[in-house]
Amino acid sequence: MPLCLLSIRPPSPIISCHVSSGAAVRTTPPPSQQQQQQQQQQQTSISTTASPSLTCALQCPHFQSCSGCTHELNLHRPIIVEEATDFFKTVGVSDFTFDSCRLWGWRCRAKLAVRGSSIYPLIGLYQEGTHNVVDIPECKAHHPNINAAVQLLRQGIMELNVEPHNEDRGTGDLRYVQMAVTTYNTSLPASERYKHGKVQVALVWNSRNENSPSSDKLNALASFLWRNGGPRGNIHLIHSVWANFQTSTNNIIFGNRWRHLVGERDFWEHVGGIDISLDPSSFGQANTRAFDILLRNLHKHVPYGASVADLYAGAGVIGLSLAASRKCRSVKCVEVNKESKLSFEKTVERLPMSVDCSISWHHADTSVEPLSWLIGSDVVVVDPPRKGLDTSLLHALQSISSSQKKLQLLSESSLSKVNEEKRPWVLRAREASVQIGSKTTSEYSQSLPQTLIYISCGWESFKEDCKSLLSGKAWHLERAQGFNFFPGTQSIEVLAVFKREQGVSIKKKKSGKKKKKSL
Ligand SMILES: C[S@@+](CC[C@H](N)C(=O)[O-])C[C@H]1O[C@@H](n2cnc3c(N)ncnc32)[C@H](O)[C@@H]1O
Repeated sequence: MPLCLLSIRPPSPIISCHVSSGAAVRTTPPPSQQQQQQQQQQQTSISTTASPSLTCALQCPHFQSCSGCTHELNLHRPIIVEEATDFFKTVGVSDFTFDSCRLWGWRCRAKLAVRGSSIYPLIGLYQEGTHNVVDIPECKAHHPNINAAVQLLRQGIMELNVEPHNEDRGTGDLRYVQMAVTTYNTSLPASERYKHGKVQVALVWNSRNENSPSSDKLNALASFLWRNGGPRGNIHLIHSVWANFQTSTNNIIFGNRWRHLVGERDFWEHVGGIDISLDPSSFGQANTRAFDILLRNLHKHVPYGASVADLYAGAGVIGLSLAASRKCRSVKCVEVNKESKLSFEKTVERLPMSVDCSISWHHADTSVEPLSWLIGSDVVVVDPPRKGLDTSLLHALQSISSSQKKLQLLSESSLSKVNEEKRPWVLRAREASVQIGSKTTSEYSQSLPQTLIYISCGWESFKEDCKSLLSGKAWHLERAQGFNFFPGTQSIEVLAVFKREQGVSIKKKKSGKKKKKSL
C-alpha cells in the first residue's frame, strides 16, 4: 500500500487556562481556534466575576466511558482544593495556595492498553473496575501529539495485521504502549516547543525477547511509525521507538527487557532549570509543565549550599535540579528502581560545569534503616508513591530529635577510634551505587535535617502522614502549596514544607558552648 495515502491527523491545538487559587478566573465563551492558539503562546489569568465551570470544562467525548477523568467541570479548581484549604488551616497554614496549571493537553506521559483486533484495535484505558479497554483517540488530557501518535499506531496495527493482546487466551503481540512527549527542542523558539513535542513510543510486546517469531512484525511496526512519523514523514511526530518484552500473566505492564529500535536513543526534557534524561523504563512525571512549576517553587525552600537527601528519587530530577539551582554541598538520591540509574547518570553529565557538589545515587529501599539516609543532610525531600511514606521512615522522622542526641553521643565515642570505621551510615554511604564529585561529603556530619519537604500525589495518605509528623512534636508545618497535576480528576499534588521545632537546635547550641568551655 502506498504510504502517501496515510493521513496523520494534525495535532489539535493546546488550550491554556492558567488560574491561581482564589484569584480571577475566566468566563469568556469557549475560545475559537485562533484564540486558543494565542492563549497557547501566553498563559493568562483573565479577570471575571461569573462561574468558570463551563469555560474550564473538560469537553471530552470519552468522559464517563473512560476511567481517566472523573470530573468534567471546573478543571481549574478540583473540589478537593476546598478540603485541602480547610485541612491546612487546622494544622496552622492559613495561606494554602493552588496553582491551576495547564488544563488540557497536559499529559506528556501515558500508558495505554492495546486490545481488540487488528481490524478494529482499541487503544486506551480500562473501563472502571473492568479489563474492557475504551478507545480514547480524542482524549483532552493527552498532549495532542500523543493522540496523533496513537492514531498512527492504530494505522500501523491495521496495515501490518498486528494482533493486539488477548488477556484471556494469552495470545496476540501488542499488549500496551507507553507514549512520552519531550517538549524540549532548542531549534524552535521557546513558545513553539510545547506544541511541537515529539513522542517516544514504547511498544510492550508479548514475547520473551527480540528473537521470537513475531519479531519481524515488531520491527515492521517500528519502521512504519518511523517512516510515517519520523523526520521524513508528513509531520515529524515520533522521537523514537522502543520495545519492552513482557509475557507475564499478571497486571504488571513492563517486563525487564528493553530494546531501543529506532530514532534518538536519549530522551531529554528540561525541568527545574536542568536538562533531564528519561529512559522509558524510568519513572517520569506525567505533567511536565506542572512539575516544572512545582520544582521552581520547591527551590525557594532550600538554603544555598545545603546538603540534601532526595528520597523516592526516581532518576534524581529533584535532587539534581537543587544541586544546580541551590549550589548544594551534597545531594544524595535514594531509589528502589534500578532502571532509573542510567537516566540519573546521563542527567548528571549535562549538569552545568559550575555545579560543585558531591552527588550520589543509591539503589536502595528507603524503608530499610531510614535514619541512615537522613544523617548528614540539612534538607530531606520525600516524593513517595500514592500510598505515602513507608512506616519506618515516618517513625524515623517523628523521632528525629531523640535520634539527634543519640547520634551525637555515638559519634563522639566513635571519632576517638579513628582507625576502624564502624558507623553503619558511614559504611553505607560508601557503598553508593553512583558517586559523582570528589568534594568532601557530609558523611561524617551527625546533623539531621532541619527541613522536610514533602511532595505528595496521594492526598489521603498525605493527610495521615502530616498528622503523624506533627503529633510527634518534632516538626511544624511552615508552608503548603497545591498544584493541578491531574486536571479532570480529584487528585492534586501537594508541596509541604516542614521545619524542625526549635527546641533541638537550642539544646545543640548549648552543648556547643559547653564544649568550648571545657576546651
Ligand atoms: C512519585 S515517584 C517520584 C520520583 C521522582 N522524585 C521524580 O519526581 O521523578 C516515586 C518513586 O519512589 C520509588 N519508590 C517507591 N518505593 C520506594 C522505596 N521504598 N524506596 C525507594 N524508592 C521507592 C518509585 O520507584 C518511584 O520512582
